[in-house]
Amino acid sequence: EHFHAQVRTACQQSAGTVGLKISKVVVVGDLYVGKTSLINRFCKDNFNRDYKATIGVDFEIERFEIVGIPYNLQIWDTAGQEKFKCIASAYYRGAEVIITVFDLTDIQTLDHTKQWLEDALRENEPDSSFIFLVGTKKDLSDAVCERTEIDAIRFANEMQAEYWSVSAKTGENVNEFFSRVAALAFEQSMIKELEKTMGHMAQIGTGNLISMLNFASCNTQASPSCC
Ligand SMILES: Nc1nc2c(ncn2[C@@H]2O[C@H](COP(=O)(O)OP(=O)(O)OP(=O)(O)O)[C@@H](O)[C@H]2O)c(=O)[nH]1
Repeated sequence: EHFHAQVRTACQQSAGTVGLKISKVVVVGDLYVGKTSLINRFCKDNFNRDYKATIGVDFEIERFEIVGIPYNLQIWDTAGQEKFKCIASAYYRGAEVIITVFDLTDIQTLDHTKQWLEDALRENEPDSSFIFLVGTKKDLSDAVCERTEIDAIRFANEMQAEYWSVSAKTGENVNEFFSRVAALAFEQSMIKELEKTMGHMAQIGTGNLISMLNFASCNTQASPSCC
């Protein structure tokens, strides 16, 4: 309890110092894989069966409260169409989280995730972004080849990414997925801020800091407060 309270106070002081913390999340992947639908299910709790291509980029802000600290995710939805790629890639820089999306019913879109990820990583400092690999359209399970998921998990391991399968149509796993994204991004941003602003805590070492924050985030659900 005392330990948790100390971490909480340190985090609040740190958050107070830097003001409201915002993490940048970039969502990439082929056209039609369901990037916009995934974001809309999470931020607006709706689903549209009609396809409307994203032109360039779009973004949503989602507010969270973690260990009593207001925290925002800025979620960038990029266009999958080739002709918009150069516009979209201008927004990759500074991504704390990269979400690489493929369609579980179309293995080709999984093959293309490697390139999407390489393009996004190239614009960011090495090891500065969390990577997620997300298979969409889980509700169409009859059309999902078992091999696709096996390949996806293997690829995620290779890329040190976390793998999730979701359905924007039914909402399955969507809130759970974004809560995980928020918790990891928050933890990362707090570690950075604590390292910067609290010199004395650096003495206990980053490893200890990570376990303390793991403790904090395990004990507190990252819950979206509004859209
Ligand atoms: N059945 C099902 N259909 C989905 C799901 N997610 C998206 N779709 C459909 O897939 C199509 C493409 O979805 P979008 O979200 O527009 O795809 P996108 O990746 O944003 O496409 P671009 O903007 O062109 O890059 C739409 O017709 C959606 O209704 C899902 O979970 N299940």
